[in-house]
Amino acid sequence: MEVLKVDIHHAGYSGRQDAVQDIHFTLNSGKLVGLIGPNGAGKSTTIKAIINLLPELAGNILFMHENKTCAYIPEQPVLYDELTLWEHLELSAAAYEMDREYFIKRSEELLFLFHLTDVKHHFPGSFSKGMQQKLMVIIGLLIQPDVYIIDEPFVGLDPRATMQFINLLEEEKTRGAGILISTHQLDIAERICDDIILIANGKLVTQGNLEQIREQCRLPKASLFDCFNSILENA
Ligand SMILES: Nc1ncnc2c1ncn2[C@@H]1O[C@H](COP(=O)(O)OP(=O)(O)OP(=O)(O)O)[C@@H](O)[C@H]1O
Repeated sequence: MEVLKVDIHHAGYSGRQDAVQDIHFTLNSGKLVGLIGPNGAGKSTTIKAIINLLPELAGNILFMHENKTCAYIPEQPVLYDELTLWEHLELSAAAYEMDREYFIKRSEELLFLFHLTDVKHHFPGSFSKGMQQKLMVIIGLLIQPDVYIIDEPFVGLDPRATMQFINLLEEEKTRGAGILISTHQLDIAERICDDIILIANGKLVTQGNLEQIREQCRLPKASLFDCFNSILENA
């Protein structure tokens, strides 16, 4: 079942309206799609276009069903200095009208899994970058939305937190969430993505599952890393 349909003719910034062009894809329930591409390719711009954060957008972004929830986990943590970790979670729970008992159960579980229980009443301003990133991830996972849009989530996460996050994303897929993730971690993308979208120079270069991308490169057993470099060399 389609949960998100992206049809971007062009999108960008004032003075740079066409930072990305002709990006068309759909995201299905229970699927994880990876957005990959070199630095400056247009991954974050595509994500910002989807969540309506850009001054310039020609095209259509369609969340397929009314009342569906969406969580955006940005590349840079966005946190309030005057709220503790726990108060951040309470704020999100209130915004999404979560059941109080379920909120407490899910929050405690997530804090335990990400090793943040001991600092739940601390202010995130005193956290390391990785701890702040974990808090952003927890806020997204807390509300269990229908659609996740996640910009470069693995940078700053330690291997243990990365593994927990991957496991929780698998659970969310099984629950039926559609997940879009931009990342440079091609080894992780290869492991977790059902489909991959490669963007270069603001344009969609290829999309498909790893098998299809390997076929396109004529590299039958290659890693996503090797396919990525091969496609970009020949583009
Ligand atoms: N605020 C902005 N104003 C003008 N141009 C911008 C702005 N942000 C990004 N761009 C331009 O848009 C293009 C795409 O940038 P974007 O941040 O989407 O790339 P990316 O694929 O996410 O890169 P990275 O992997 O380095 O994060 C680049 O040419 C960049 O210079």
